[in-house]
Amino acid sequence: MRIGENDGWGAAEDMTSDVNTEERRQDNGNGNDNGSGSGWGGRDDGWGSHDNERGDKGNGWGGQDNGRGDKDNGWGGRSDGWGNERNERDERSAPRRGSGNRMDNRTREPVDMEATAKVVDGLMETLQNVNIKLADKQADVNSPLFSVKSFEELGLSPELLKGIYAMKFVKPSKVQEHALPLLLSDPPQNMIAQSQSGTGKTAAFTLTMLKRVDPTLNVPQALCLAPTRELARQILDVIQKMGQFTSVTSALCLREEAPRREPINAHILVGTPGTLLELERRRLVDLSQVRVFVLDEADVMLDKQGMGLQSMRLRKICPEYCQLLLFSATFNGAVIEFAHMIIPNANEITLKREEVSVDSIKQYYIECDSYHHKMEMLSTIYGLLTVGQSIIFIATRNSAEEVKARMEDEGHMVSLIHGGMTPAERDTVIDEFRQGRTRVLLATNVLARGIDVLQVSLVVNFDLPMTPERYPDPETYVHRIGRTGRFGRSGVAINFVHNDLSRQVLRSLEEFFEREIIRMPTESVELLEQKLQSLNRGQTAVPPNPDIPPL
Ligand SMILES: Nc1ncnc2c1ncn2[C@@H]1O[C@H](COP(=O)(O)OP(=O)(O)OP(=O)(O)O)[C@@H](O)[C@H]1O
Repeated sequence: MRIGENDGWGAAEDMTSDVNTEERRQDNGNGNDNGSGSGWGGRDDGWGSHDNERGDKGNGWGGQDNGRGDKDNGWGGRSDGWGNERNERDERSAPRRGSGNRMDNRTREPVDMEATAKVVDGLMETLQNVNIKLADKQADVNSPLFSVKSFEELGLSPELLKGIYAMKFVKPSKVQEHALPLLLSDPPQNMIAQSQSGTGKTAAFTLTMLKRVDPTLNVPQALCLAPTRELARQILDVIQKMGQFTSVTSALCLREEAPRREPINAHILVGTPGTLLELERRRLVDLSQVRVFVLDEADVMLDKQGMGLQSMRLRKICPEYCQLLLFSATFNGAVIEFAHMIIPNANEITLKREEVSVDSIKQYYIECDSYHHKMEMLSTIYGLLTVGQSIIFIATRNSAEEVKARMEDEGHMVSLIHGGMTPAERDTVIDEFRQGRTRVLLATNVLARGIDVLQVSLVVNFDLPMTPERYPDPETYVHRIGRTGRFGRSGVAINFVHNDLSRQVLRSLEEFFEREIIRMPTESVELLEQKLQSLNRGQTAVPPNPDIPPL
C-alpha cells in the first residue's frame, strides 16, 4: 500500500524491514523480522531490528502520482517482471556459460572505437578528479551549491559559525541559503525541503536543532529520525562537530547503544524510530519538551509500509507546537501529498524531476549477457573500483554474500555490509570504509541513502534497484548513485544490465530522470584495464581522509 491511500493510518504495524522482496522472503523464512512483541534485544521484538536496515520501496512508480500513467503503460506489467525474475534465478543456478558464447554476442554489435576511447577518457578523467574547486562551483548560478549569501548573513550564533568554519565550510549551498533563514526565524516554521544528494541538507537541519536547543534545560529538545543506524551515527557525528563550540549535548538512540535503565537526557536525540518508540515506552526518554522534529530521508520515513507508523507515533508523542522538518533528495507525488496532510502550511523547497539527479555524476551502463557475465565484468573492473573508493549495490543479502565470495576467490579484497549483520559488524565495516582502509564495499540498499564518504568516486549497480513489487525504483537509484559526486565532486555510476528486465528498468530510469545513461562497450573495459595498469604503476593508495587521524 502506498502513502496517501486511505487505509486507516494507524492500522496494525507492518514490521517489514528489508530492501526487497527477496531479502524479506529470506528473513520471513527465519522468522526474524515480523514479530511485534516488546522484549529488549530479542530478534523478534521489533526493537530496532526492523527499522534500521531497510531500504527504499513503494515509490509510486507506475502509480497515479508519478505522471507516468498506469502500471501497464510505463512498465509492461507485473507478469513480465515475474517471468524475468525467474529467468534471472534460473540463470544463476545454471552452469557457467563459456566466454566464447559471450564474445559471439558482442561481436555482433559494431563497435565504434572512437566513441569507446572517448568513454574511457571521460571516465578516467572523472575518477581521477574527485577533488574539486568548490569556489568555482559555488559561484555557478546553475549549481545547487550556489549561494549569494555568506553563513554570517544567515542569523547563526558565533559558536555555530565557529563550528561551521571548523568543518571547513566557506559558503552555504543553495538549500542551506534558502532553508536556513526560514528554519531559524521566529516563530518556528515547518519545512519540507528537497535538494539533490550531497548538497548539505544535514547541515541545514543540524544547525536548526543546535540553534533551537536551550542548553540550560536538561531534557531532550530536538529529535532526528533516520532510516538506518549508519545514517544515524553519521548525523550524530555532524551534530557533534558542528556543535563543538556550544554546550548542547546529543545522544544516539540505537538498539545496541541505548541504555537499558538510565534515562537519556541529552538535548538532541538521533536514532531509528523503533528504538526511540521503545525508549519512550520505557520512560527512558522524555519527548514532552521536543521543539524540533526532523525526519531525514523523509520519504522513506513516512512510508506506511515501513517506518511511517512509527514516525507518526513519535510525532504525536512530541508537543503539538514543535517545528517539523522533512528533508530528502526525493519526494514523489504521493509522499508530498501525505506530507501536506501531516504538515499543513509548511514552507517548501522542491525540485523538478529532471533536476533531481546530480549533473556531476556520469552515468554509464555495461551490457552483459548473463548473471555470470556480470560477475566476470565486476572482477574485470576491479582496477577501476580501486582508483578511488567504490560502493557496489546488490539486490539481496544472499547475492551480496555470493558476490563477495566470488570476488575473494579471484583474489580481490572487498568488504560487505547488509542488514543481516550484527550492529558491531556493520559499524566496523562502515568505519573502515570511511577511514579509507577498505576501498570496495558491497552493499544492499541498507547503504543507499545518506551515507557521505567523499572519496567514493564510483557506484556500481550490480543489480538495478527495484521495488518489492518488481517495478523500477527511481528514488533508490538516485540515492544510490548519489553516494558519489558529493558536494560538487565528480563521480561515476556504472549500471549492469543482463536481461530484458534489467534493460527495461534502465530505460525507465532514463525516461524518469530525462537523462541518458551512456553505454560503455565491453571493449572499453579492456582499454580501461590497460590504462589502469599504467596508472596503477604510478598511483598511491586512496588519499587519507583528513578528518580521521592515522591509526
Ligand atoms: N556549505 C558547505 N561547504 C562545504 N561542504 C559542505 C557544505 N555543506 C555540506 N558540506 C559537505 O557536503 C557533504 C554532503 O553533505 P550532506 O551529507 O549533508 O548531503 P545531503 O544533502 O544530506 O545528501 P544526501 O541526500 O545524500 O543525504 C558533506 O561532506 C558535508 O560535510
